[in-house]
Amino acid sequence: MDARTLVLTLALGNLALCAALFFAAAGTEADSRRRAALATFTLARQCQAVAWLLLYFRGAIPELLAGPLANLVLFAGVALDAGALWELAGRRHWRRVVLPLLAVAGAGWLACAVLDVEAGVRVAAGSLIVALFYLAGSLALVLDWAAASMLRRFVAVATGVLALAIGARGVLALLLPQGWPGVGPAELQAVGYAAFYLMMMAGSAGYLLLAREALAHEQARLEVLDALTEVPNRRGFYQALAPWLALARRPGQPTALVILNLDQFKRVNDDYGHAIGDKVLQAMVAACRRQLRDSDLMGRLGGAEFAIQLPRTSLADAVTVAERIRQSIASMPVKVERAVITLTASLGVTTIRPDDSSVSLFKRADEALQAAKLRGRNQVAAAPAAAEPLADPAADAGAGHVA
Ligand SMILES: Nc1nc2c(ncn2[C@@H]2O[C@H](COP(=O)(O)OP(=O)(O)OP(=O)(O)O)[C@@H](O)[C@H]2O)c(=O)[nH]1
Repeated sequence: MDARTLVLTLALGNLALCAALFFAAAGTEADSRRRAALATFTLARQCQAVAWLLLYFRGAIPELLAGPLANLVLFAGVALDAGALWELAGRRHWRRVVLPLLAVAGAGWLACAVLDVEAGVRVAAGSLIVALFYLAGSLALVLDWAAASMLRRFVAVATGVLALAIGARGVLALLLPQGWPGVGPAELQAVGYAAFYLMMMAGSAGYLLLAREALAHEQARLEVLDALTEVPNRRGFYQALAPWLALARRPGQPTALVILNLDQFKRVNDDYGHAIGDKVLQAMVAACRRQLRDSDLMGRLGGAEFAIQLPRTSLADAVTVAERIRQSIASMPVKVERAVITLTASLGVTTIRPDDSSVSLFKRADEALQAAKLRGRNQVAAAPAAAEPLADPAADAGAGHVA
């Protein structure tokens, strides 16, 4: 296939991808979120489609468009491809590095064009700029190699190898302008465009499959994580608790469970709005976690209700921890925007017994919590030992808010 046909193939291929991305993202709100996630990749395709079209019409349109402009747009498209890969790898600040690099590369290349340097030097410079951006994209996928999926490794290696091929073609065009026996300049040029073509095919398919893989990973994470407070949700907390329920059948230190409910949280939402209520919930979780050990686990059961698992902790020690948490919440006004919001919490405490199921365990902790609420809130109540009634807080002299 001659070089001009390959250039047309690159233009049409990128245009087809632009059309597919447009229709994939048009319509509903969910689609607009998907469009935002793919925005960088889409812009890369648009830039490359324009660049290859301009290059294809070289000779029929002014040289300023088909030469300098086409190359600058191509560099932008390739830099955006690299940015999309960094974004996918979770590095959202890629613009701070990639855009200044693009400006420098573009300025350097323009200087070559204005100074009318030798064609071989321009080809080599252009190829090396493209190769370096693709290598930067490949690097984004290589960073977490040990944990990377086979797909991610494939895209990283394919992008790296094709980047090297594009760079090598440019250097060879400079060092061996006449090629060597059997491989003339036209063949070398075709090899360069073929590498671009493979990059478009493997890179685009790879990127879209990687984006789908990342989405599936995020969905799996959110199945067990509360998106607002970033602690395990009810399902995640129950999953984490299961081994401790099993362990309770063996002799040894018990595991404690604390259930915490913010008092009259509805008022915060009613007085300040849901958005501020959300921020209060986040601040409250952060305050609680500061009172816990790394081995403890906090989860959100729903609304303003949380659970805390304290491994190897007796009932008395768990009550002490719960009381510390109660005090830290009560003494920590949350500053959100111009509001200063004071909150209290009620907590129910119990330990896992050998015959407990998750149902009986949470029922007991919840009964203790309800007892704390009934006593006027801002209290810690411990569930009684088996077959004992709930302790009377008034009888627990000196225990302050702890019952
Ligand atoms: N801001 C915000 N509010 C939530 C969220 N989830 C639930 N809520 C609200 O939290 C409140 C929970 O109220 P409850 O725990 O039932 O009752 P309460 O007002 O805290 O009163 P007591 O528990 O009896 O002290 C409700 O008003 C819910 O609408 C959330 O994710 N964000």
